[in-house]
Amino acid sequence: MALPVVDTEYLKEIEKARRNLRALIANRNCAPLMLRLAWHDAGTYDVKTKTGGPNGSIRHEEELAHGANNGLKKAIEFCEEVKAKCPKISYADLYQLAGVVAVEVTGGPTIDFVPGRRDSNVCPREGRLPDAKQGVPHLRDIFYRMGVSDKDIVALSGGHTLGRAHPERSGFDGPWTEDPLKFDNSYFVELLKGESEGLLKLPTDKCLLEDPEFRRYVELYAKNEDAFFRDYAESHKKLSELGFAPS
Ligand SMILES: C=CC1=C(C)/C(=C/c2[nH]c(Cc3[nH]c(Cc4[nH]c(OC(C)(C)C)c(C)c4C=C)c(C)c3CCC(=O)O)c(CCC(=O)O)c2C)NC1=O
Ligand SMILES: [Fe+3]
Repeated sequence: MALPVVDTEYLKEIEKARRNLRALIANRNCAPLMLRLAWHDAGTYDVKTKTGGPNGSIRHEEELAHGANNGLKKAIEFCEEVKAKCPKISYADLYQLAGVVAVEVTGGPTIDFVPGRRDSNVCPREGRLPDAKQGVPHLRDIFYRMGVSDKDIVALSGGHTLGRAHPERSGFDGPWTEDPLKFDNSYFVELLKGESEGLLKLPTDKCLLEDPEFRRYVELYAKNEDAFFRDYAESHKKLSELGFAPS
C-alpha cells in the first residue's frame, strides 16, 4: 500500500480525526479498549525482519482472530466510524492516533504524534504479543524482538492504569487500579502494595517486581508520577513508530 503523502491536506485530516476520536472516546467510554487496539497493532513488530508493527494489519479477520486480540473487533468498528468521516487517513495512523487520544483524554501525558504510516495487508503469525501467563524471560524475548528496552517494558506496562481484563476475552478478570478511566501512576503504587481485594495482577505484571532491573523502574514510577509520564510518553511514541521512519 502506498505511503500517505503528508501534505497540508493530510495534516488537516489528522486533526479532524483527532477531534472525532476525542468525541467517540468520550461518548463510548472506550479509552482503555482503544489504547489496547493501538498496542496490539504496533506490538507485532519484529526489529530483525522489519515485519509487523503499526501498519493497520490488525483490521483483517486473520489477525483479529488471534487469541490475544479477543474483544478488539469492537474497537475496529468504532474506528470505522471515524474512517468514514476521514477517508484519507491510513488505518495505521488512525489506530495509533486513537491510542494517543485515549491517553490524553484520561489525564495522561501528551504524546507527540507523527503521521504517515503505511497500511499493510500482510498479517503476522500469531504469537508475537506477550503471553500474560509467563514471566521475565518471556517478556524480554517479546519486547526485545520489538526493539525496545527494559525501561520501555516497565513504562508501557503502566498502561494498565486504564481498563480491565474480561473473563470472556482473556480469562482474567478485573481492573488493575481503583479508577480504570484515570491515567496515572496508580498501577505501580498498587504493584508495590501487593494483593488488594478486587484488583488484578497478571503474572507479567507481578514479574516486574522479581527482576532488579524492572523493579527499580516500578519503584521510581510509584514515587514519581512526573517521571512515569515522561518515560511513558517516550515509550508510547517509540512503540507507535516501530518500523516507521517519520519523514
Ligand atoms: C507487558 C505485557 C502485557 C501483557 C501480557 C498484557 C496483557 C493484557 N492486557 C490486557 C488489557 C489491556 N492492556 C492494555 C494496555 C497494554 N497492553 C500491553 O500489552 C501488549 C499489547 C504488548 C500485550 C501494553 C504494552 C499496554 C500498554 C499500554 C489496556 C489499556 C488494557 C485494558 C483494555 C480494556 O479495558 O478492555 C489484558 C486483558 C484483556 C481482556 O480480558 O480484556 C491482557 C491479558 N498487557 C501488557 O502490558
Ligand atoms: Fe495489556
